[in-house]
Amino acid sequence: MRIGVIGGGAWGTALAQVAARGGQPVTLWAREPEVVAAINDARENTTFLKGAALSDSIHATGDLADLAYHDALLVVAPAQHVRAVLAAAPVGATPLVLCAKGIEAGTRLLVGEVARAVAPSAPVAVLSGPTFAHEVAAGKPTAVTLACADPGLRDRLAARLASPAFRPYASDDVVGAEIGGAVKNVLAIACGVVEGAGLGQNARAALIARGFAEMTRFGLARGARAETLAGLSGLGDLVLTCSSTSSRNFSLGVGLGQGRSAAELMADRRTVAEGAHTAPVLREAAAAANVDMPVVAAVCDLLGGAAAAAVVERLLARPLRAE
Ligand SMILES: NC(=O)c1ccc[n+]([C@@H]2O[C@H](COP(=O)([O-])OP(=O)(O)OC[C@H]3O[C@@H](n4cnc5c(N)ncnc54)[C@H](O)[C@@H]3O)[C@@H](O)[C@H]2O)c1
Ligand SMILES: O=P(O)(O)OC[C@H](O)CO
Repeated sequence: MRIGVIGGGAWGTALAQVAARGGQPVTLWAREPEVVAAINDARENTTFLKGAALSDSIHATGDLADLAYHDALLVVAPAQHVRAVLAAAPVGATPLVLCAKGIEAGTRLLVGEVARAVAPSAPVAVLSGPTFAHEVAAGKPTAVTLACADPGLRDRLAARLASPAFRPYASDDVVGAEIGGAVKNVLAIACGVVEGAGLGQNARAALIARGFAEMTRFGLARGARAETLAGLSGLGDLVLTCSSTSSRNFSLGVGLGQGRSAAELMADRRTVAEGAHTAPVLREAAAAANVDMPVVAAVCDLLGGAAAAAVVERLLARPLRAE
């Protein structure tokens, strides 16, 4: 299976390294000429994944046309850019493995729904789970959900990407795998706020559990299965991202909790904190589905400039209710 990767950020680069195992050729499209040059000349993505030595069998390109005639394309552009990049790529009926975590602003579509709109002939799969790119690139043990409605395609992709350190678990719940990854980014911002404001470990654990309840309510309303949300792509990723400053979303929340503004924290950054883009559209989607998501609403308020103390006070003052 000849693999192409769309997106030369940290995760696209780490996944190219996974796919290049054993010297298999991989084409990696990156938007930035300096990323293409650094990978081809120095075998390192010094912009987005500094310190990871990359396989000689990864060929980086700045030309999307070079992704033609591949057997599967891993789509690893940030969620808000997937539509534009896919529209310009030679997709046709090539299977797409969606690896971005988010919901498209304006349309409220999951990335898989965007892919189906742009490339209706392409079968889709979703790869998602607790996966810090730098750990995957370093060959540390990692497990992911690989969801696809077609079991034959899913098994071929799993066999192609699996290694002793990278273990895909099969699912047919594409929507569930996507919702976990999109929602956990927003909840990670909330957990970062708890850290930044010094609210303690009890509060963080409470947020993870109550955030997971929100993820589950929203997921079930959108047709996801509860066991998918409780798996690697949901709860697994939620726990990872809510626990570490390696997470860009968690780190953004830490800054907000310390009283800095979202605008200041997001200015000039080249890396993506997907939760900041997903939060407002998730709040809209939850309202449209009549799903209560108070933690997500609180994150929206914080991103909009509300003071952390006031937002926390409002959350805690909600009427008591059954768990
Ligand atoms: N980094 C991780 O550990 C990790 C792990 C799993 C999933 N993801 C997901 O992968 C996706 C990509 O994140 P990343 O961490 O690789 O990115 P990154 O933060 O390392 O890099 C930013 C990326 O955004 C791209 N970009 C910026 N503006 C763009 C535009 N106008 N059009 C197209 N692309 C543009 C850049 O080219 C670059 O590839 C996100 O949805 C993220 O949630 C990341
Ligand atoms: O750095 P984050 O917050 O985008 O998280 C990266 C991955 O999604 C973790 O699974």
